[in-house]
Amino acid sequence: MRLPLIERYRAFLPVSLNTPVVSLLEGSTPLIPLKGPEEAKRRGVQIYAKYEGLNPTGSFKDRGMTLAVSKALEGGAKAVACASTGNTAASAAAYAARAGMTAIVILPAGYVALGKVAQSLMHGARIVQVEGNFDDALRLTRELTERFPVALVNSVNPHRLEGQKTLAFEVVDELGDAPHYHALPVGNAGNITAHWMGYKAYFAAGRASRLPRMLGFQAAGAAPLVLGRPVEKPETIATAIRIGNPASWEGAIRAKEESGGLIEAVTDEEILEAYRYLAREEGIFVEPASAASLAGVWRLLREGRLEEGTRVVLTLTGHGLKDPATAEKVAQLPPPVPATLEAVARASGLL
Ligand SMILES: Cc1ncc(COP(=O)(O)O)c(/C=C/C(=O)C(=O)O)c1O
Repeated sequence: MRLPLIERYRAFLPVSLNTPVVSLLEGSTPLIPLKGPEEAKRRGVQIYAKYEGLNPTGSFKDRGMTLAVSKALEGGAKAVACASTGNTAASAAAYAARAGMTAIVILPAGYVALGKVAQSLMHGARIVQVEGNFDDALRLTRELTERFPVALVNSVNPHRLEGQKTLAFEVVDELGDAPHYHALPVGNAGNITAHWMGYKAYFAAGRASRLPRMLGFQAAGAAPLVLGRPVEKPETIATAIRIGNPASWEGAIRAKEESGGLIEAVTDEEILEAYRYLAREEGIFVEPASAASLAGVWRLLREGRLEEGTRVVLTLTGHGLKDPATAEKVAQLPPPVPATLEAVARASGLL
């Protein structure tokens, strides 16, 4: 029987018996051993994919949202608000609906993938599209929640990171220890901060014998943590991480430095190569931002920068169905054929 995430890890979370548990049975996602790529097999590196696209709203955001919305409800809030590149909005809208609360989502107009907008619309969120980017949206959301009685549920809310750290717990529970490396995409940097919190908490509790090196990857056109300064106009096909000034900047740097890891940039081309590989060779459909984790690990393998015989976990952060437009760009739909066996056999490549 699947447990609500809060029940599964209650001992490690800031909840009490007074905390209502708002849940869609999130978490407990599959940790899928990859077959490749070739470069990994040659070096005896086993890569595992933590498929967060199989959470209730299709991204890792549900881990943080179950806790943030439960705590907001405990605090008497009637409404929650967030700025979002799409997945935080979709998750806030779903959990607010679950809790009977109002969700207000502030989105950068024109830069949110279709699937995520559909979710926010259907869950009944109040959607505000601002003429600006995510960073403008986050600034306005902070001002809104300071001025009005609405709970902020972006990852600046510590409850979000507390919920998201459970991914590290699940990895250790499943592998029997922490991996040598853990790779993930980095946008607003809440997730890399939360992963590191989780590994340190489990290590301190004696549940893991080691800590992984954290490998964060940003899109080359939206890589403030790599450049060391905010990016005024972030640009990338991976719209989920099209963020120029991460709210958890310090947390990301701490995760990198304390773990002896790194934060590097990958190009949109490298992201799309990994995006196609995961779907076509491994059967795992993710949205482009998620593929940045494999793109980065693939480059480290090619450069011989990962130790032989190690275990690497990738956090594949969102399901590919979130962004159907990019899928259609990458894999063109062939035109219709006449309804005859001859035409179908030819179009199938059998004739
Ligand atoms: C699929 C996917 N992959 C990676 C990230 C980056 O995580 P953070 O580094 O913790 O920001 C996001 C983030 C999305 C939002 O920030 C939002 O939805 O507003 C994402 O949706």
